[in-house]
Amino acid sequence: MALSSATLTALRLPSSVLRQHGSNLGQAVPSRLVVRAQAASSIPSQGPDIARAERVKEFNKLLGDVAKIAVSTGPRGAVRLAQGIEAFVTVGGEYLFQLFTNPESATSQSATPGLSLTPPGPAQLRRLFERLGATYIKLGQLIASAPTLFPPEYVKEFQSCLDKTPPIPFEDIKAIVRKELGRPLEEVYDFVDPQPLASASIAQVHAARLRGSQKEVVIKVLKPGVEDILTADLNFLYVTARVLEFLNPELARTSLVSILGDIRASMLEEVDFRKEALNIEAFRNYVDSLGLSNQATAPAVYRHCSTERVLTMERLFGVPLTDLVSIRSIVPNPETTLITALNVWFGSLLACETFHADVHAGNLLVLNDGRVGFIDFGIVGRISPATWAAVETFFTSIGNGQYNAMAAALVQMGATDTAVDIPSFGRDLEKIFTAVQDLDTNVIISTAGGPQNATIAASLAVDEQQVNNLLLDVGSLELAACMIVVALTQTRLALACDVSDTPAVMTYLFLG
Ligand SMILES: Nc1ncnc2c1ncn2[C@@H]1O[C@H](COP(=O)(O)OP(=O)(O)OP(=O)(O)O)[C@@H](O)[C@H]1O
Repeated sequence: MALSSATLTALRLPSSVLRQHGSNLGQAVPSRLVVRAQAASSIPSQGPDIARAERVKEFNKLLGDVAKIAVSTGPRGAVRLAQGIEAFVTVGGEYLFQLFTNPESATSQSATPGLSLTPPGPAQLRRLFERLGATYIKLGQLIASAPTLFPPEYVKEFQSCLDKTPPIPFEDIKAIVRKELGRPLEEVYDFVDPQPLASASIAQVHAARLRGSQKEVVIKVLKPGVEDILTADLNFLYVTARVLEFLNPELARTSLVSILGDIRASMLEEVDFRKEALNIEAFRNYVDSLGLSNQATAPAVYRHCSTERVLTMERLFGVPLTDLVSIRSIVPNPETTLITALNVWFGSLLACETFHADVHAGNLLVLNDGRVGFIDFGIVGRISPATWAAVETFFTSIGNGQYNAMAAALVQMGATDTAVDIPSFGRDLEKIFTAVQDLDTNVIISTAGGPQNATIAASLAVDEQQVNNLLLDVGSLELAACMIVVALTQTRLALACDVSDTPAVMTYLFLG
């Protein structure tokens, strides 16, 4: 079975990945794939005084930024620290309690019981994440959605983070909705199910019926305190990365600070449902205007009962992409549905100003009528028109083998962070592409998780020896850089392209 080229492309979209790894390209191969090192050699070396002055300037900037972030975090930082300690103490206490009451469950089956203590396992970690709240539940979702990256017992345990975290009492939800809409619930809804449909990382979702039109809807309510948790956690992570990068400037090559900076900005946007409403509507327009509404959809938004913290939208009936058994009862060929989902999503990259950047399996539904339902447009990405123009040039250049044009397009996409010699970059690309053409691959569609809770994965297997040879052939070119270039080609090399790995891919994308 062959995946369509659009799917392959969708699985690993290049531009922002390139940007994230641009420095690697240059740093790894000064004389080949380019870039930073070449430019560095053209810069006259700085004297020690200038270098010291630069460090002092950087330090002052760091101090200023940390102070600003500390002020914006405010008392939330202290509260969050207390919550963190409480979570550790509680979950640690449960573990110790289990250890004393049922020592066998906490010790490994060694000859000397008690001496080799089994460390806290996936269940404890999952409970800790749930107690720590939104930021960590997001991390849990990443683990749950990436069976090729994490051990199966963790992937299985963290499945519940996809939409089953401890719920907020219905009375609290009612109070929030009443306050947000400025009128009693009964005036807006005929019925609201007190039992939540889902309690996820940032929101709790209740099924409801609209007064008057009798439309079946869901009410997505922002959980109280989520903004504070995200602000405090993400600020902390960002400051930590900034300090680490200052102490060890080599870390700048990992782009950690910019990745965390972008994650912080995107996740803080997620807590404003007015933005999510706009994103959903843009996606619906795209689907309608391209005549794709028989293949995919997103829920209609009911503006008159939606605010910053409450989103009322059409209820989509179907099963999440995590539930392979149920999917099979709806569509005969889940792989085709999966490919449709990826193609529609990929089309939105081209057609919409923003694109869904949180496409984990829990956010894709197979609807009862066989269409794909996209939900949760809180985290979106943007790709600038200039970058898209470069992507187009890039793909055209693959078709006609214009490696210099390809090199220029990569530079335009931000693969390099300074001027580079396009013809020599082009020659290096030609060499890699030629090697990639010779790889043998097999497409594998597989599932992970239990029968009730499986994730579909599409991957391409490659001959390891051939990949090794390819990597050796391109000298010291780093794996990431190689993956990126290869991903761009739509050719046959794929390294762990797993639909359930999409959050990782998206992470790169929405940073782009
Ligand atoms: N329009 C809808 N129709 C049916 N069910 C929905 C709809 N919107 C949300 N849900 C259900 O509620 C769950 C949580 O919704 P959503 O993913 O939007 O919340 P979230 O807190 O942003 O979640 P996440 O933790 O994935 O970021 C979904 O997984 C789905 O089960």
